[in-house]
Amino acid sequence: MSSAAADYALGSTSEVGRLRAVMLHRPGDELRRLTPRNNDQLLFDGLPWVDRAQEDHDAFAELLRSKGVDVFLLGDLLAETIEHSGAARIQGIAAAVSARRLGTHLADDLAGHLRGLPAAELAHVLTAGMTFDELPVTPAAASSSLVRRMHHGPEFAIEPLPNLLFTRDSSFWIGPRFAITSLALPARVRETSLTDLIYAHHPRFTGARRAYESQVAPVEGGDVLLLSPGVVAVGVGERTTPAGAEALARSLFDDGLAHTVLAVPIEQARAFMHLDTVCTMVDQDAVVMYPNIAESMSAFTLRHSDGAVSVTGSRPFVEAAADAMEIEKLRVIDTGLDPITAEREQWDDGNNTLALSPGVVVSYNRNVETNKRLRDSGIEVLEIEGRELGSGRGGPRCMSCPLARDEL
Ligand SMILES: NC(=[NH2+])NCCC[C@H](N)C(=O)O
Repeated sequence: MSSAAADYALGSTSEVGRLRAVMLHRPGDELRRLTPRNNDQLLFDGLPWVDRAQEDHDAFAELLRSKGVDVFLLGDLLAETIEHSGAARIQGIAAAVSARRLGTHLADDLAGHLRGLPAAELAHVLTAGMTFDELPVTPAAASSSLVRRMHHGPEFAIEPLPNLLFTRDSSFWIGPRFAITSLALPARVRETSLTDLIYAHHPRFTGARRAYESQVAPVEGGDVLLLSPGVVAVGVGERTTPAGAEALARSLFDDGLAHTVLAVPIEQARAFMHLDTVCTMVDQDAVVMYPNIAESMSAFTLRHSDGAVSVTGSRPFVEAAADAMEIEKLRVIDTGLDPITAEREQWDDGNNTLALSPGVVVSYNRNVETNKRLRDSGIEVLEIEGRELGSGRGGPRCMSCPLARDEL
């Protein structure tokens, strides 16, 4: 980090360079907000047992630490940011307290209350949200707010953010810069207000510069794969839109952070919400890919030369990628699974690996067959328990935002 103690620089130019620092989010009370009535809208397929999810997540963090990775927790960074910066406090509150939902009277009241909270408590509210029952009791507000009278107690005055767990999506690093994404779905939009605060105001990130400032259209980090220095693949489907992919590409070109961007169409379906649910890199020249689509995956190639952007294709993804990466062949680990096992393990994030270095990946233990084939292909697979983490549909890659990787 920029601090004297760390011997690495912030940033990343690949998916597989040795991982030095990562941001995770330890799941907290925001998961306790999930009910059978709101879980669909909040993008969970079930109700995780939160204590166990925390245990599983602690073990994930511990595994990374044992491999020499510095682990930073989003909740801690957020509390420290608010502690450190009055401006961050104000911005965080402004993004969370909606006059559209609460009316100006109650919104002003609540914002005033939040301004006075200790940093850790405010960070908790910003992540776990707040129900009407939990609103501060001020005599004036209770008697004079129609909004308070008419909302049911368990409804949310501030929505919780259970998908913060998936730190991959709300920001990513490319080269020496960080990008704040632009999340597509209402349940997740506010997440970036928190990552934005952290990078803008936490002393650890002082001096770090932004990529992709415009944020005009949806781009989510789970769709962004750094195939090799200068070459980026962007999934386009349920989350990242064509406009988002094009805006990101042009911005990366303008900033000299990429010379080629591959836009990869993916099916607009829950199971494939991001490119990293079907394809992740496991080595400098190798990917693990959902076999049922490996053949058909294609890409448009956007290139930047002499100040102009050209779009060509589409053509098979693996060919377009190999050309852009200037390698003979992009190896696709042949998991050789029958279509049903493949579909089951894709759903359970078998293809969503997090590389710690070339040829060493973290994966959920339940994806027995995929992990076996990875090992047969010479990949070292470090397994974690995903029982209570998986119902949000995200694996080790989704749950991690690399802050620093060594250059290849
Ligand atoms: N990079 C990823 N694949 N992230 C998974 C995100 C899962 C989350 N529940 C969502 O639907 O948004």
